[in-house]
Amino acid sequence: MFKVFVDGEAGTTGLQINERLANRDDVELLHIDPELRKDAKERQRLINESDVTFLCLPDAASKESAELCTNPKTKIIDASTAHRTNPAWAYGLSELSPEFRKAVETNTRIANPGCHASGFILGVYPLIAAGLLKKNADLATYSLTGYSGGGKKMIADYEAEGAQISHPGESPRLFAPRPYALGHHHKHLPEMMQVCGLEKAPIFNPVVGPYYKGMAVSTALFQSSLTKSASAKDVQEILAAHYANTRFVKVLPFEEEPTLDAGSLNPTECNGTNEAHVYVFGKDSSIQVSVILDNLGKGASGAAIQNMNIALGLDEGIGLV
Ligand SMILES: NC(=O)C1=CN([C@@H]2O[C@H](COP(=O)(O)OP(=O)(O)OC[C@H]3O[C@@H](n4cnc5c(N)ncnc54)[C@H](OP(=O)(O)O)[C@@H]3O)[C@@H](O)[C@H]2O)C=CC1
Ligand SMILES: CC(=O)N[C@@H](CCC(=O)OP(=O)(O)O)C(=O)O
Repeated sequence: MFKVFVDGEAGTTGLQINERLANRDDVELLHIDPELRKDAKERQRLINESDVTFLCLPDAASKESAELCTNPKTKIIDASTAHRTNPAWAYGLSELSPEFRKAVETNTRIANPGCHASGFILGVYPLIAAGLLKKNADLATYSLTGYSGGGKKMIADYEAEGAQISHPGESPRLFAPRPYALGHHHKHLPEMMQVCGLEKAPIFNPVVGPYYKGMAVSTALFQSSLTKSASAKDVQEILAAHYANTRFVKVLPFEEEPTLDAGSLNPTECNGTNEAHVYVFGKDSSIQVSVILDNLGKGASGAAIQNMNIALGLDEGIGLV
């Protein structure tokens, strides 16, 4: 029986991890008294009693919690941005390569990837690894996400009465999808660049929409960013070969005239699963890679559980669909 503590169990990500683990008979969940959830001493006790602690906290609190751990056997899986580019921590996207997987298997410190970053990296990393995409590529990426990505505060904002309802002649603040991070320094850019080995940050436009969860991360690949001329079909073949033996990353067949449901990409098609679907679109010299995932699944709690399973030497898919 593995003892598991979720630091931040009342938050959006923490709640989901707890829910996913509640029915497992190989896991004993350690719960904190809600009154003491910000008490460093009590958190320290539970962290050091656990085999695995998930940190589902703001960055500063995650750093503090990681420092409270003195038990050399406790494995920490951090859902926040705090340790994702720290070389002492494994980056928990094991599908990228055997080296990434090994790091999750062996390291007691695992950083769970950001949701937008997961979509971007899953599409871009294999193309760099294959030598097709230049490390100094000029990339432009937009990512459509549901509002749960913004945590409790954004969820409350979107779910406030009337916030999403539109009447003729009125424009409620949150009715239409909204591009954000317009200062071009989104918190996921450092991990996107470091993990892929990119020399330049992509121009990254996240867009939050008036729906709960699900995301589509789309990157434009210009021929000038490639080491040799390639078609969208060539790119699809590289990605399909890269992820052929993975459980949760599915590369869809290339279609010149995509026959998508309702004629468009559905950011919610992976909702409730730990899957990521990778699509490649394009005509003549234009190429677009789009990755769909549940921002609360493969983008957060699903990936966190998958990383725990791998780190404990279990089947990576236990408790996940
Ligand atoms: N939502 C998402 O899609 C994703 C979020 N993440 C990351 O996971 C982490 C948690 O995010 P999310 O679940 O959305 O956030 P929420 O805002 O939903 O929850 C955060 C929780 O942490 C608690 N908390 C805050 N400060 C402290 C502290 N000092 N000590 C102990 N507990 C504290 C909060 O308690 P209280 O409410 O009482 O303040 C709250 O319960 C963040 O780093 C976020 O960036 C990662 C992937 C996806
Ligand atoms: C809609 C929204 O605000 N989304 C968040 C990303 C949520 C997430 O996954 O980021 P972390 O894992 O790094 O917390 C954002 O863009 O900042």
